[in-house]
Amino acid sequence: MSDVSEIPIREKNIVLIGFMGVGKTTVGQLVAKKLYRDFIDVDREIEKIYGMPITEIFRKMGEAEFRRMEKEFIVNTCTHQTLKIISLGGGAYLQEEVRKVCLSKCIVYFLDLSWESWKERLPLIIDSRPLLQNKTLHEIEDLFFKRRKAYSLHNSKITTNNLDAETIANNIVESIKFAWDIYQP
Ligand SMILES: Nc1ncnc2c1ncn2[C@@H]1O[C@H](COP(=O)(O)OP(=O)(O)OP(=O)(O)O)[C@@H](O)[C@H]1O
Ligand SMILES: O=C(O)C1=C[C@@H](O)[C@@H](O)[C@H](O)C1
Ligand SMILES: [Mg+2]
Repeated sequence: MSDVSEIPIREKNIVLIGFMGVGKTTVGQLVAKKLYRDFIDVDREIEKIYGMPITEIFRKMGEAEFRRMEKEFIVNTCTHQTLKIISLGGGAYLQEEVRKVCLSKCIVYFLDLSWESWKERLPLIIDSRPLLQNKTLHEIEDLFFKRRKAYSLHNSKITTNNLDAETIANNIVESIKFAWDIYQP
């Protein structure tokens, strides 16, 4: 496989980042369909590699092993593949190497959601996100705001409050087409 460091903007992977549950997986799938591209969900790929759900990976192998595999998978994918829509897991972008490879080889979209709106999502996701389990709401709020520093390193921010997934995906497609036209008419 070839290195893609000099990749034209229209061929770059599009990476979605943001806190757990903001909609990276849901929206990423829709963006991929709208742009006729393949979709890669990093969490799902890691689950396939280990043959078990993330909650079980965390329980049996520990978070450190999950983070090692997550980083390896993202670095490989971003370095050797193009034209993909890639949804990261919520914590992947906390690793410096992940940020570096995403920002140097891909176009990074940060899906932002207010804390007030996010709280309503908690019941939908708590069973499948080990890091939310055994935490008070106050501890989750701390994590939510601490992680914003890493997410602030992006190419474009999409505010998602009160928008359905279809509308958010349309906003990303419109934004990316605008960028393509400006940088590579
Ligand atoms: N725009 C939206 N409006 C309402 N609910 C949404 C929206 N986007 C996603 N959801 C719902 O929120 C939950 C979490 O969505 P999703 O799994 O896409 O989040 P994620 O960002 O990929 O999370 P993670 O970082 O843990 O992978 C799902 O139940 C999904 O149906
Ligand atoms: O935000 C996180 O640290 C995580 C988010 C999920 O997507 C999974 O990657 C896992 O549950 C950890
Ligand atoms: Mg996801």
